[in-house]
Order: sequence, then structure tokens, then C-alpha cells
Amino acid sequence: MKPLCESAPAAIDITNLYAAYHRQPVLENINLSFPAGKWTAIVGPNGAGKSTLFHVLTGGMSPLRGRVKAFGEPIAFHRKAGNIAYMAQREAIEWDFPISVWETVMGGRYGHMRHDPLWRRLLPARWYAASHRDAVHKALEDVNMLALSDRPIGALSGGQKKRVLLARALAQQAKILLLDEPLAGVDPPSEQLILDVLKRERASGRTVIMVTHDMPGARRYVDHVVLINRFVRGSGLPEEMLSTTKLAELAVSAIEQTNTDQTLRSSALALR
Ligand SMILES: Nc1ncnc2c1ncn2[C@@H]1O[C@H](COP(=O)(O)OP(=O)(O)OP(=O)(O)O)[C@@H](O)[C@H]1O
Repeated sequence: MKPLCESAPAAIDITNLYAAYHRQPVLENINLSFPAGKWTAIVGPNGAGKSTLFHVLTGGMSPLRGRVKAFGEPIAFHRKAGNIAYMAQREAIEWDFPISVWETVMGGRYGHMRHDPLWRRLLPARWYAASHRDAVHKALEDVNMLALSDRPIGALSGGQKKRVLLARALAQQAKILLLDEPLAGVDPPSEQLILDVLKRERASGRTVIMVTHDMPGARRYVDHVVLINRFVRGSGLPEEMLSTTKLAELAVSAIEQTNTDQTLRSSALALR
């Protein structure tokens, strides 16, 4: 029988993708589909290329080769339309900047503000259109940070910062949520809160794609798993992909990859 996720339409389709830093390959021959309206976990060892894949999907990095489509159209179209929200692993945020939690989360609405009249965009954030304020309010409520709306972001704990960044992605109300390690560095109650939020997002029809090292969380919640280590090492249902055998194969691939890279580096040095 075909697994449920394989028959669902794709939110993102990647064909023959290659990516590299300074001619050093990081992703090779990536062919993947992320099912629409499902929750996918991307799993792989450190340095496997997971964040790089997100950089390509968000347009922060151009692939060497390959094609990426979202809902059957070039992904750039959906990026421009604000249909793809992204929470990075390490945000390029100046945490000492004197800006409140509320204003930070409002950042998730800037893509939608293109349609607002200019005079409105020049007003203080508290006067933005109700649709933006409501989205920010809901996102802060979802991550249980409403009470800290006025707090400067520099005065937050690490876990609270993570929840604010998630709220900013949620406020965008995008069709696709890309989350790079949303569960890293949060305490167990916050982890549960984030998992519950993502569960609700999926139930409302959004496509959730997260990078995670949290195997129990992935086993319990997600619909689909992609194993990656430079190449796609597997894609399918969590029961199969997160089995001891599959995870052991992934770990072995990481060791082999390191050995190959070291051999190539040594050969290059010997040829100098
Ligand atoms: N800006 C960069 N310049 C050069 N190499 C980079 C750059 N960013 C990442 N790399 C390298 O590319 C490879 C893939 O990195 P990437 O961050 O995509 O891995 P990852 O799977 O997200 O790892 P982690 O689980 O540790 O976050 C690594 O070998 C990394 O050192």
C-alpha cells in the first residue's frame, strides 16, 4: 500500500538540486517532495546540509543546479507572495536593539504590508491595520508570550527568544512554515507548547517543515520524515524512517562522509 504522505499533493518539489559553498558540495542530487498540509521533520547529523536546504528554499542561497517548485509553481513566486515563513536556527537579530517583543513579531507582517497605503506604514506600529495587529496578538497568544509583549527583546531568556521568533513566523500566516530547529534550547514545557502550536498549524491546513534532532518528538507528532546527509538518505513515514536500522544507517553515512572528505582533502594537499 502507498503511504498516505506519498499520495498527498506536494507543497514543495525539489528536483536534481545541488548546492555548494566555495565549490565544496554540501547538497547533491536532492530529489524531494514535501507533502502539502502535513508536518515533515528533516533529520540528519551536524553539517548534513539541512540549514543549507532551507537557505535555498528561502532564496538566501542560489543552488548550483536544480529546480524548486511550491504548489506546482516556481518557489520564488510563493516567496514573493509571503507564502513561506522561515524561522532560522541562528537569527541575524540584534538582541540589544531597543525593540519590544510586539514590534519584533510585527516583523512577520511586513510582507503583507506591501498592500497597505504608504501613510499607514509610516505610522507607529501600534496603529497598523487591525489585520496585522490581530495576527501579532494571536501569534503571541499561541506561544504564551502575550504578557511580555512590551518587554525589550534584550531582556528575554533564550527559550523566550525562541518563542518570539516562532511567533514572528506564525504572524506571517504563510502556507508553508520552515522551522530550523525550533525545539533546540527550550525547556520541556516550552517544547511541548511549541509542538502543540505546530500541531494546530498543521490542523489548520499549513505545511510545516522542521529540522529537528528530537527523535521522540518527531516520532510522536510528524507525518513525514526526510533523512539527509549531503544526499537524501530516505523519505517516508516516521515509523520507517526513524527506525533503529535507518538511524544507524544515517549515522554510518555521516562517518563515511567524514572519512571521504578527509581523504579528498589529504589528496588535494598531496597534489599541491
Ligand atoms: N557560510 C558557509 N560557508 C562555508 N561553508 C558553510 C557555510 N555554512 C555552512 N557551511 C558548511 O556546509 C555544511 C552544511 O552546513 P549546514 O549548516 O547546512 O548543516 P546542518 O545540517 O544544518 O548542520 P547542524 O545540524 O549542525 O545545524 C557544513 O559542512 C558547514 O560547515
